[in-house]
Amino acid sequence: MSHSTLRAAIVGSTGYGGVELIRLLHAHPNVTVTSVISSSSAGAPIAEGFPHLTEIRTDTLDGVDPELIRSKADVVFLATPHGVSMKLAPEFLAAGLKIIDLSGDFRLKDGEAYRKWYKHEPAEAAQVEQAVYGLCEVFGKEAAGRPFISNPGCYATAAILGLFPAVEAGWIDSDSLIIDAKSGVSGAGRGLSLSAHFSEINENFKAYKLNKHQHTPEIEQALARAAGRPVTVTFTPHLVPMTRGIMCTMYAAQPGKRRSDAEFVELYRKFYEGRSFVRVRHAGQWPATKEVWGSNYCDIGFSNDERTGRVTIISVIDNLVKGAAGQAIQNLNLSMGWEETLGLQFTPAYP
Ligand SMILES: NC(=O)C1=CN([C@@H]2O[C@H](COP(=O)(O)OP(=O)(O)OC[C@H]3O[C@@H](n4cnc5c(N)ncnc54)[C@H](OP(=O)(O)O)[C@@H]3O)[C@@H](O)[C@H]2O)C=CC1
Ligand SMILES: CC(=O)N[C@@H](CCC(=O)OP(=O)(O)O)C(=O)O
Repeated sequence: MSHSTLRAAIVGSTGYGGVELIRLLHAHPNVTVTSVISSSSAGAPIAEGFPHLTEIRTDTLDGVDPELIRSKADVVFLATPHGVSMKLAPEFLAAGLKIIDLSGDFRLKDGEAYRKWYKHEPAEAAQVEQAVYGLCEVFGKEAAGRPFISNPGCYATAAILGLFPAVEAGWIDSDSLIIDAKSGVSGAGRGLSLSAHFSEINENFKAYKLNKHQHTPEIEQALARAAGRPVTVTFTPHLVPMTRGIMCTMYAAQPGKRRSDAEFVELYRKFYEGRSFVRVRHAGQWPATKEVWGSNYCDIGFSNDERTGRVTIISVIDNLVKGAAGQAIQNLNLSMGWEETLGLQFTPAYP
Protein backbone atom coordinates (compact mmCIF):
# COMPACT_ATOMS: atom_id res chain seq x y z
CA MET A 1 0.00 0.00 0.00
CA SER A 2 1.28 3.44 -0.92
CA HIS A 3 1.69 5.94 1.92
CA SER A 4 1.82 8.93 -0.37
CA THR A 5 -1.94 9.15 0.08
CA LEU A 6 -3.86 10.00 3.25
CA ARG A 7 -4.06 6.88 5.44
CA ALA A 8 -7.51 6.06 6.81
CA ALA A 9 -8.70 3.76 9.59
CA ILE A 10 -12.32 2.68 9.95
CA VAL A 11 -13.64 1.74 13.39
CA GLY A 12 -16.84 -0.27 12.98
CA SER A 13 -15.68 -1.89 9.74
CA THR A 14 -18.07 -4.80 10.29
CA GLY A 15 -21.14 -2.54 10.24
CA TYR A 16 -23.08 -1.24 7.26
CA GLY A 17 -21.61 2.26 7.46
CA GLY A 18 -18.06 0.91 7.83
CA VAL A 19 -18.34 -1.56 4.98
CA GLU A 20 -19.76 1.17 2.75
CA LEU A 21 -16.78 3.38 3.66
CA ILE A 22 -14.43 0.59 2.58
CA ARG A 23 -16.22 0.28 -0.77
CA LEU A 24 -16.30 4.02 -1.47
CA LEU A 25 -12.78 4.81 -0.24
CA HIS A 26 -11.38 2.11 -2.53
CA ALA A 27 -12.32 4.45 -5.41
CA HIS A 28 -10.82 7.56 -3.76
CA PRO A 29 -7.64 8.77 -5.47
CA ASN A 30 -6.14 10.43 -2.37
CA VAL A 31 -6.99 7.95 0.39
CA THR A 32 -5.77 4.46 1.29
CA VAL A 33 -7.60 2.46 3.96
CA THR A 34 -4.74 1.13 6.08
CA SER A 35 -6.70 -0.29 9.00
CA VAL A 36 -10.13 -1.90 9.27
CA ILE A 37 -11.14 -2.22 12.90
CA SER A 38 -13.54 -4.34 14.90
CA SER A 39 -14.09 -4.63 18.63
CA SER A 40 -15.48 -8.17 18.32
CA SER A 41 -13.65 -9.87 15.43
CA ALA A 42 -10.02 -8.67 15.59
CA GLY A 43 -7.68 -11.06 13.78
CA ALA A 44 -10.33 -12.33 11.35
CA PRO A 45 -9.83 -11.68 7.63
CA ILE A 46 -12.40 -9.03 6.74
CA ALA A 47 -13.22 -10.70 3.41
CA GLU A 48 -14.29 -13.85 5.31
CA GLY A 49 -17.30 -12.02 6.68
CA PHE A 50 -17.71 -9.81 3.61
CA PRO A 51 -16.85 -11.87 0.51
CA HIS A 52 -17.83 -8.96 -1.76
CA LEU A 53 -14.56 -7.32 -0.62
CA THR A 54 -12.38 -10.33 -1.53
CA GLU A 55 -10.31 -8.64 -4.22
CA ILE A 56 -9.79 -5.34 -2.49
CA ARG A 57 -9.07 -6.46 1.09
CA THR A 58 -6.81 -9.36 1.93
CA ASP A 59 -6.04 -8.04 5.43
CA THR A 60 -7.36 -8.96 8.86
CA LEU A 61 -9.36 -6.77 11.20
CA ASP A 62 -7.40 -4.80 13.78
CA GLY A 63 -8.62 -4.42 17.35
CA VAL A 64 -9.59 -1.07 18.86
CA ASP A 65 -6.00 -0.18 19.80
CA PRO A 66 -5.37 3.60 19.67
CA GLU A 67 -1.57 3.12 19.66
CA LEU A 68 -1.76 0.82 16.65
CA ILE A 69 -4.22 3.06 14.84
CA ARG A 70 -2.04 6.11 15.49
CA SER A 71 0.88 4.33 13.84
CA LYS A 72 -1.16 3.31 10.80
CA ALA A 73 -3.51 6.19 10.02
CA ASP A 74 -3.90 9.95 9.60
CA VAL A 75 -7.71 10.02 9.67
CA VAL A 76 -10.13 7.85 11.61
CA PHE A 77 -13.73 7.28 10.59
CA LEU A 78 -15.85 6.30 13.57
CA ALA A 79 -18.69 4.20 12.14
CA THR A 80 -19.72 3.25 15.65
CA PRO A 81 -22.93 3.46 17.68
CA HIS A 82 -23.69 6.53 19.72
CA GLY A 83 -22.15 6.26 23.16
CA VAL A 84 -19.11 4.47 21.66
CA SER A 85 -17.90 7.36 19.47
CA MET A 86 -17.78 9.73 22.43
CA LYS A 87 -15.42 7.33 24.23
CA LEU A 88 -13.08 6.86 21.25
CA ALA A 89 -12.88 10.36 19.76
CA PRO A 90 -10.95 12.14 22.57
CA GLU A 91 -7.99 9.74 22.47
CA PHE A 92 -7.65 9.95 18.70
CA LEU A 93 -7.99 13.71 18.72
CA ALA A 94 -5.33 14.04 21.40
CA ALA A 95 -3.02 11.99 19.19
CA GLY A 96 -3.44 14.50 16.37
CA LEU A 97 -5.61 12.32 14.15
CA LYS A 98 -8.40 13.74 12.05
CA ILE A 99 -11.82 12.35 13.05
CA ILE A 100 -15.00 11.95 11.03
CA ASP A 101 -17.71 10.59 13.32
CA LEU A 102 -20.81 9.02 11.80
CA SER A 103 -22.73 8.71 15.07
CA GLY A 104 -25.07 11.18 16.74
CA ASP A 105 -22.69 11.85 19.64
CA PHE A 106 -21.37 15.24 18.54
CA ARG A 107 -24.21 16.63 16.42
CA LEU A 108 -26.30 18.35 19.08
CA LYS A 109 -24.68 21.40 20.62
CA ASP A 110 -27.09 21.30 23.56
CA GLY A 111 -26.12 18.55 26.00
CA GLU A 112 -29.58 18.55 27.59
CA ALA A 113 -31.15 17.88 24.19
CA TYR A 114 -28.75 14.96 23.68
CA ARG A 115 -29.66 13.53 27.10
CA LYS A 116 -33.36 13.85 26.34
CA TRP A 117 -33.44 12.46 22.79
CA TYR A 118 -30.63 9.86 22.95
CA LYS A 119 -31.37 8.83 26.55
CA HIS A 120 -27.65 8.79 27.24
CA GLU A 121 -25.17 11.09 28.98
CA PRO A 122 -23.74 13.60 26.47
CA ALA A 123 -20.07 13.84 25.45
CA GLU A 124 -17.83 16.45 27.09
CA ALA A 125 -19.11 19.90 26.14
CA ALA A 126 -15.63 21.06 25.02
CA GLN A 127 -15.42 18.19 22.56
CA VAL A 128 -18.92 18.75 21.23
CA GLU A 129 -17.95 22.39 20.70
CA GLN A 130 -14.85 21.32 18.74
CA ALA A 131 -16.87 19.15 16.34
CA VAL A 132 -18.12 20.81 13.16
CA TYR A 133 -21.60 19.74 12.06
CA GLY A 134 -20.85 18.56 8.53
CA LEU A 135 -23.93 19.08 6.42
CA CYS A 136 -21.81 19.77 3.37
CA GLU A 137 -24.06 21.82 1.07
CA VAL A 138 -25.28 24.09 3.89
CA PHE A 139 -22.43 24.41 6.39
CA GLY A 140 -19.59 22.99 4.26
CA LYS A 141 -17.35 26.07 4.55
CA GLU A 142 -17.08 25.44 8.29
CA ALA A 143 -15.37 22.08 7.68
CA ALA A 144 -12.35 23.55 5.86
CA GLY A 145 -9.15 22.71 7.69
CA ARG A 146 -11.00 21.35 10.73
CA PRO A 147 -9.80 18.16 12.40
CA PHE A 148 -13.10 16.93 13.82
CA ILE A 149 -16.31 16.55 11.82
CA SER A 150 -19.63 15.24 13.06
CA ASN A 151 -21.42 13.66 10.12
CA PRO A 152 -25.18 14.38 10.03
CA GLY A 153 -27.88 11.76 10.57
CA CYS A 154 -29.45 10.14 7.52
CA TYR A 155 -33.00 11.44 7.94
CA ALA A 156 -31.63 14.82 9.06
CA THR A 157 -29.58 15.13 5.86
CA ALA A 158 -32.59 14.58 3.61
CA ALA A 159 -34.89 16.79 5.67
CA ILE A 160 -32.53 19.74 6.13
CA LEU A 161 -31.39 19.81 2.49
CA GLY A 162 -35.06 19.81 1.48
CA LEU A 163 -36.18 22.59 3.83
CA PHE A 164 -33.24 24.92 4.51
CA PRO A 165 -33.43 27.22 1.42
CA ALA A 166 -37.18 27.87 1.73
CA VAL A 167 -36.96 28.49 5.50
CA GLU A 168 -34.02 30.84 5.04
CA ALA A 169 -35.86 32.76 2.30
CA GLY A 170 -38.93 33.08 4.55
CA TRP A 171 -41.06 31.43 1.86
CA ILE A 172 -42.42 28.80 4.28
CA ASP A 173 -43.65 29.16 7.83
CA SER A 174 -41.06 27.49 10.05
CA ASP A 175 -43.75 26.79 12.67
CA SER A 176 -45.73 24.68 10.21
CA LEU A 177 -43.21 22.04 9.16
CA ILE A 178 -44.23 18.39 8.89
CA ILE A 179 -41.65 15.83 7.81
CA ASP A 180 -43.06 12.46 6.81
CA ALA A 181 -40.00 10.23 6.33
CA LYS A 182 -39.47 6.68 5.11
CA SER A 183 -36.31 4.61 5.38
CA GLY A 184 -35.01 1.32 4.10
CA VAL A 185 -34.01 -1.19 6.76
CA SER A 186 -30.21 -0.81 6.40
CA GLY A 187 -30.73 2.50 8.24
CA ALA A 188 -31.08 0.44 11.41
CA GLY A 189 -27.58 -1.05 11.02
CA ARG A 190 -26.46 -4.66 10.64
CA GLY A 191 -27.28 -5.87 14.14
CA LEU A 192 -30.19 -8.28 14.42
CA SER A 193 -33.43 -7.04 15.91
CA LEU A 194 -37.02 -8.18 16.00
CA SER A 195 -38.29 -5.03 14.30
CA ALA A 196 -35.88 -5.43 11.37
CA HIS A 197 -36.21 -9.12 10.56
CA PHE A 198 -37.66 -10.23 7.23
CA SER A 199 -41.17 -11.27 8.21
CA GLU A 200 -41.67 -8.08 10.25
CA ILE A 201 -40.56 -5.84 7.35
CA ASN A 202 -41.54 -7.61 4.17
CA GLU A 203 -44.94 -6.48 2.80
CA ASN A 204 -45.20 -4.11 5.74
CA PHE A 205 -44.99 -0.35 6.25
CA LYS A 206 -44.79 1.00 9.76
CA ALA A 207 -44.24 4.22 11.65
CA TYR A 208 -41.92 4.25 14.66
CA LYS A 209 -40.48 6.58 17.35
CA LEU A 210 -43.36 9.04 16.76
CA ASN A 211 -42.40 12.46 18.15
CA LYS A 212 -39.43 10.79 19.85
CA HIS A 213 -36.90 10.29 17.06
CA GLN A 214 -33.35 11.46 17.85
CA HIS A 215 -33.02 13.31 14.53
CA THR A 216 -35.81 15.74 15.49
CA PRO A 217 -33.58 18.11 17.52
CA GLU A 218 -30.83 17.82 14.89
CA ILE A 219 -33.22 19.01 12.18
CA GLU A 220 -34.50 21.78 14.47
CA GLN A 221 -30.97 22.91 15.36
CA ALA A 222 -30.06 23.34 11.68
CA LEU A 223 -33.34 24.96 10.63
CA ALA A 224 -33.10 27.44 13.52
CA ARG A 225 -29.95 28.73 11.80
CA ALA A 226 -32.00 29.23 8.62
CA ALA A 227 -34.93 30.89 10.40
CA GLY A 228 -32.84 32.96 12.83
CA ARG A 229 -35.06 31.76 15.68
CA PRO A 230 -36.04 28.45 17.34
CA VAL A 231 -37.92 25.99 15.14
CA THR A 232 -39.97 22.92 16.08
CA VAL A 233 -40.98 20.28 13.55
CA THR A 234 -43.27 17.28 13.44
CA PHE A 235 -41.10 14.37 12.29
CA THR A 236 -42.53 10.91 11.65
CA PRO A 237 -40.16 8.17 10.45
CA HIS A 238 -41.39 4.96 8.82
CA LEU A 239 -39.72 1.68 7.92
CA VAL A 240 -40.40 0.43 4.40
CA PRO A 241 -39.55 -2.95 2.89
CA MET A 242 -36.45 -1.96 0.97
CA THR A 243 -32.76 -2.17 1.79
CA ARG A 244 -31.48 1.33 1.00
CA GLY A 245 -33.08 4.71 0.57
CA ILE A 246 -34.79 7.53 2.41
CA MET A 247 -37.64 9.67 1.18
CA CYS A 248 -38.82 12.73 3.09
CA THR A 249 -42.21 14.12 2.08
CA MET A 250 -42.44 17.53 3.73
CA TYR A 251 -45.39 19.88 4.10
CA ALA A 252 -45.21 23.58 4.88
CA ALA A 253 -47.56 26.56 4.88
CA GLN A 254 -46.62 29.61 2.83
CA PRO A 255 -47.29 32.59 5.09
CA GLY A 256 -47.09 35.33 2.49
CA LYS A 257 -47.06 35.16 -1.25
CA ARG A 258 -47.64 31.70 -2.71
CA ARG A 259 -44.84 30.58 -4.98
CA SER A 260 -45.14 28.39 -8.04
CA ASP A 261 -43.19 25.15 -8.47
CA ALA A 262 -40.94 26.96 -10.95
CA GLU A 263 -40.13 29.65 -8.36
CA PHE A 264 -39.16 27.01 -5.80
CA VAL A 265 -36.97 25.31 -8.41
CA GLU A 266 -35.22 28.60 -9.13
CA LEU A 267 -34.67 29.40 -5.43
CA TYR A 268 -33.19 25.97 -4.72
CA ARG A 269 -31.02 25.88 -7.86
CA LYS A 270 -29.55 29.20 -6.86
CA PHE A 271 -28.97 28.09 -3.26
CA TYR A 272 -27.25 24.87 -4.35
CA GLU A 273 -25.39 26.38 -7.31
CA GLY A 274 -22.02 24.72 -7.80
CA ARG A 275 -22.88 21.88 -5.38
CA SER A 276 -22.82 18.74 -7.52
CA PHE A 277 -24.61 16.42 -5.13
CA VAL A 278 -27.93 18.23 -4.83
CA ARG A 279 -30.04 17.84 -7.95
CA VAL A 280 -33.11 20.04 -8.01
CA ARG A 281 -35.72 18.50 -10.32
CA HIS A 282 -37.58 20.63 -12.81
CA ALA A 283 -41.16 21.67 -11.98
CA GLY A 284 -43.54 18.72 -12.11
CA GLN A 285 -40.87 16.01 -11.64
CA TRP A 286 -40.52 14.35 -8.23
CA PRO A 287 -37.61 12.13 -7.26
CA ALA A 288 -37.75 8.46 -6.22
CA THR A 289 -35.26 6.57 -4.03
CA LYS A 290 -34.10 4.36 -6.90
CA GLU A 291 -32.90 7.45 -8.72
CA VAL A 292 -30.19 8.03 -6.09
CA TRP A 293 -29.47 4.39 -5.11
CA GLY A 294 -25.78 3.76 -4.39
CA SER A 295 -24.90 7.42 -5.06
CA ASN A 296 -24.08 10.54 -3.05
CA TYR A 297 -26.93 12.56 -4.55
CA CYS A 298 -29.82 14.21 -2.79
CA ASP A 299 -32.64 14.91 -5.27
CA ILE A 300 -35.38 17.41 -4.46
CA GLY A 301 -38.78 18.19 -6.05
CA PHE A 302 -41.74 20.50 -5.27
CA SER A 303 -45.48 20.83 -5.58
CA ASN A 304 -47.28 24.01 -4.59
CA ASP A 305 -50.94 23.36 -3.74
CA GLU A 306 -52.98 26.36 -4.88
CA ARG A 307 -56.00 25.18 -2.88
CA THR A 308 -54.40 24.83 0.58
CA GLY A 309 -51.49 27.23 0.19
CA ARG A 310 -49.15 24.48 1.35
CA VAL A 311 -46.08 23.39 -0.56
CA THR A 312 -44.99 19.74 -0.62
CA ILE A 313 -41.23 19.19 -0.85
CA ILE A 314 -39.81 15.74 -1.61
CA SER A 315 -36.18 14.82 -0.97
CA VAL A 316 -34.48 11.46 -1.46
CA ILE A 317 -31.07 10.06 -0.57
CA ASP A 318 -29.32 6.71 -0.21
CA ASN A 319 -29.04 6.46 3.58
CA LEU A 320 -25.71 4.61 3.44
CA VAL A 321 -24.09 7.01 0.96
CA LYS A 322 -25.29 10.63 1.24
CA GLY A 323 -26.82 9.68 4.61
CA ALA A 324 -23.59 8.18 6.01
CA ALA A 325 -20.37 7.01 4.27
CA GLY A 326 -20.57 9.22 1.16
CA GLN A 327 -21.19 12.42 3.10
CA ALA A 328 -18.43 11.39 5.54
CA ILE A 329 -15.99 11.25 2.60
CA GLN A 330 -17.37 14.53 1.22
CA ASN A 331 -16.61 16.01 4.66
CA LEU A 332 -13.08 14.64 4.55
CA ASN A 333 -12.65 16.23 1.11
CA LEU A 334 -13.88 19.60 2.40
CA SER A 335 -11.75 19.48 5.52
CA MET A 336 -8.67 18.63 3.43
CA GLY A 337 -9.40 21.41 0.93
CA TRP A 338 -9.92 18.89 -1.90
CA GLU A 339 -12.72 18.97 -4.51
CA GLU A 340 -15.80 17.84 -2.58
CA THR A 341 -16.69 15.34 -5.32
CA LEU A 342 -13.37 13.47 -5.15
CA GLY A 343 -13.97 9.72 -5.17
CA LEU A 344 -17.74 10.17 -5.05
CA GLN A 345 -18.87 10.64 -8.62
CA PHE A 346 -21.01 7.53 -8.97
CA THR A 347 -24.07 7.44 -11.16
CA PRO A 348 -26.90 5.72 -9.23
CA ALA A 349 -27.41 2.01 -9.94
CA TYR A 350 -30.70 1.62 -11.81
CA PRO A 351 -33.13 -0.09 -11.75
N1 LIG B 1 -27.03 2.75 8.74
C1 LIG B 1 -27.26 4.00 8.35
O1 LIG B 1 -27.95 4.24 7.33
C2 LIG B 1 -26.67 5.15 9.10
C3 LIG B 1 -25.96 5.00 10.27
N2 LIG B 1 -25.48 6.10 10.93
C4 LIG B 1 -24.72 5.98 12.15
O2 LIG B 1 -23.44 5.41 11.85
C5 LIG B 1 -22.99 4.59 12.91
C6 LIG B 1 -22.77 3.18 12.36
O3 LIG B 1 -24.01 2.70 11.86
P1 LIG B 1 -24.20 1.30 11.15
O4 LIG B 1 -22.98 0.95 10.38
O5 LIG B 1 -25.48 1.32 10.48
O6 LIG B 1 -24.30 0.35 12.44
P2 LIG B 1 -23.95 -1.18 12.55
O7 LIG B 1 -24.69 -1.66 13.73
O8 LIG B 1 -24.17 -1.85 11.23
O9 LIG B 1 -22.39 -1.17 12.86
C7 LIG B 1 -21.83 -0.59 14.00
C8 LIG B 1 -20.46 -1.18 14.19
O10 LIG B 1 -19.87 -0.61 15.36
C9 LIG B 1 -19.00 -1.56 15.94
N3 LIG B 1 -18.97 -1.44 17.39
C10 LIG B 1 -19.96 -1.71 18.27
N4 LIG B 1 -19.56 -1.49 19.53
C11 LIG B 1 -18.28 -1.08 19.45
C12 LIG B 1 -17.32 -0.69 20.42
N5 LIG B 1 -17.60 -0.69 21.73
N6 LIG B 1 -16.09 -0.33 19.98
C13 LIG B 1 -15.80 -0.31 18.67
N7 LIG B 1 -16.67 -0.68 17.71
C14 LIG B 1 -17.90 -1.05 18.10
C15 LIG B 1 -19.57 -2.91 15.56
O11 LIG B 1 -18.53 -3.70 15.06
P3 LIG B 1 -17.71 -4.77 15.94
O12 LIG B 1 -18.70 -5.47 16.85
O13 LIG B 1 -17.11 -5.66 14.92
O14 LIG B 1 -16.74 -3.93 16.68
C16 LIG B 1 -20.52 -2.66 14.42
O15 LIG B 1 -20.15 -3.33 13.26
C17 LIG B 1 -24.09 4.64 13.98
O16 LIG B 1 -23.77 5.62 14.93
C18 LIG B 1 -25.33 5.05 13.18
O17 LIG B 1 -26.27 5.68 13.97
C19 LIG B 1 -25.62 7.36 10.43
C20 LIG B 1 -26.30 7.56 9.28
C21 LIG B 1 -26.93 6.48 8.54
C1 LIG C 1 -34.28 2.74 9.85
C2 LIG C 1 -33.64 3.14 11.15
O1 LIG C 1 -33.79 2.49 12.16
N1 LIG C 1 -32.88 4.22 11.13
C3 LIG C 1 -32.20 4.72 12.28
C4 LIG C 1 -31.37 5.89 11.88
C5 LIG C 1 -29.95 5.68 12.31
C6 LIG C 1 -29.17 6.93 12.29
O2 LIG C 1 -28.68 7.41 11.34
O3 LIG C 1 -29.25 7.55 13.44
P1 LIG C 1 -28.10 8.11 14.42
O4 LIG C 1 -26.82 8.19 13.68
O5 LIG C 1 -28.63 9.40 14.80
O6 LIG C 1 -28.08 7.13 15.55
C7 LIG C 1 -33.15 5.17 13.39
O7 LIG C 1 -34.28 5.52 13.08
O8 LIG C 1 -32.71 5.27 14.53
